[in-house]
Amino acid sequence: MTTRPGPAETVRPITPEEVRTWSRALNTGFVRSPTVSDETVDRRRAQFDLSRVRGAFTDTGRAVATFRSFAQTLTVPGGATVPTDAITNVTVTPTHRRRGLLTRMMADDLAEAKERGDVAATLIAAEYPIYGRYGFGPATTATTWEIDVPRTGLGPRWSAPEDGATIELVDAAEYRKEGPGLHDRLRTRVAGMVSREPSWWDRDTGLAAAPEEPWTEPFFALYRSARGEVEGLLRYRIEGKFSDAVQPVCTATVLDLFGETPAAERALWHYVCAIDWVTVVRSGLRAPDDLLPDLLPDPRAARIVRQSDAMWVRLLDVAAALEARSYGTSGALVIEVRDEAGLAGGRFAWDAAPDGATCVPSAAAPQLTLGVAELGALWLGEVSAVRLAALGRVVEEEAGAAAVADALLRTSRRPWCPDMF
Ligand SMILES: CC(=O)SCCNC(=O)CCNC(=O)[C@H](O)C(C)(C)COP(=O)(O)OP(=O)(O)OC[C@H]1O[C@@H](n2cnc3c(N)ncnc32)[C@H](O)[C@@H]1OP(=O)(O)O
Repeated sequence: MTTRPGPAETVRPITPEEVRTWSRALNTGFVRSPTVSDETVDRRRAQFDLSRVRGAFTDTGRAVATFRSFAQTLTVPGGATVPTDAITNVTVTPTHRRRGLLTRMMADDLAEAKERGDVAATLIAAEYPIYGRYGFGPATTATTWEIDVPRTGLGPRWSAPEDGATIELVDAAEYRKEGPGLHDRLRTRVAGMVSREPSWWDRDTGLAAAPEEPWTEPFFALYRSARGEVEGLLRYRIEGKFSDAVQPVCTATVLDLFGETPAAERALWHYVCAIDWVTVVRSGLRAPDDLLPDLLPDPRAARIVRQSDAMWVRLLDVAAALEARSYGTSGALVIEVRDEAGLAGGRFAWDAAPDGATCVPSAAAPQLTLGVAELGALWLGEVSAVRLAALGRVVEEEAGAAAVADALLRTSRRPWCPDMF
């Protein structure tokens, strides 16, 4: 990462008085109307950790760049969670772009995250080419299916799970009460899922509505097992429409669908496909190996309408990252990790087994050389080291080293990050 001589603007954490100009700059960068309500300003002052909200300011005090990070935990294969630095709200006003402002804000934030002991930084990239230069690699993929409901082969008379479980429509308050607990139980079992701040649930349930972003109530449903325990949740919208032939042709868009058990997950998909008038279901952001489309009697009724990189990871502590996750087999490699920013690189002896792993600095000859961004992409099991070697992004110093890395890193399910944070 190179830091060019900066422009005249100062880059620093913001003060409470600067939340309004910062928010106007944020809207400008995201090409939204700059208008910010008093409610939004007050809420941000109360909720944000302002020491982690950065801006670039002109000499008249106007914000022309924004950047925010917050504390997050990320689940790695095996179910351990590690502290991560979640980065969001990154913008530079069009009049000040390509002068190094993002580079300066990123360098400050990553240095502080490293100092704090965060194992990695995470973000959702607006555009693919932005973040690789800062050591981020795409670590999860999100797939969206569109289901042609009449073709699924699902029983049209289905109205409830067969095993005594129930699905109940609830109001926002009940969803707000039950959602975080269920999400915490699930996300600590699924690699790639991240913690959600309470404000996330407030926003989704209308408690944080602002005049510039009016909230309309979606549908909320809870799945309860036959024992009465909440084991699944669903949040969806329906766009109601009738065709010229006076047939209902409504699209249900799934905003959240979480099942703590496969039975809950399957039942919630069945439920949303069985709503009268709904002819199309859009799945929202799923892992590429989601139970969809194969839970449908005719999987061809679901087609992929969107598939792309989702969460990007920037490792800050290679040893802690590789020691935190689990491994299905045993193996050892000396890896050379290149990191231009000098935050996480080095040569490591990595020795992994199903009962634990060690990763320590080493002076031995490396068997595999790779950039910190590539290791970030490999870490959660999303991509193949052999494939990255074929792409020229990982260098095998010893024949077969990439296959050893693959055998260690492979997971039975792909990582999944459903959140656009
Ligand atoms: C996690 C999130 O919040 S994702 C949201 C990201 N924000 C947006 O997409 C909003 C619209 N875009 C912007 O606000 C800005 O263009 C930003 C924030 C993406 C980039 O800010 P800038 O200050 O212009 O970036 P900066 O000058 O530090 O650029 C550093 C390098 O990245 C490159 N770069 C920056 N943005 C992009 C891009 N969108 N596409 C390709 N390259 C880019 C620059 O060309 C530069 O390369 P160089 O050093 O080889 O010349």
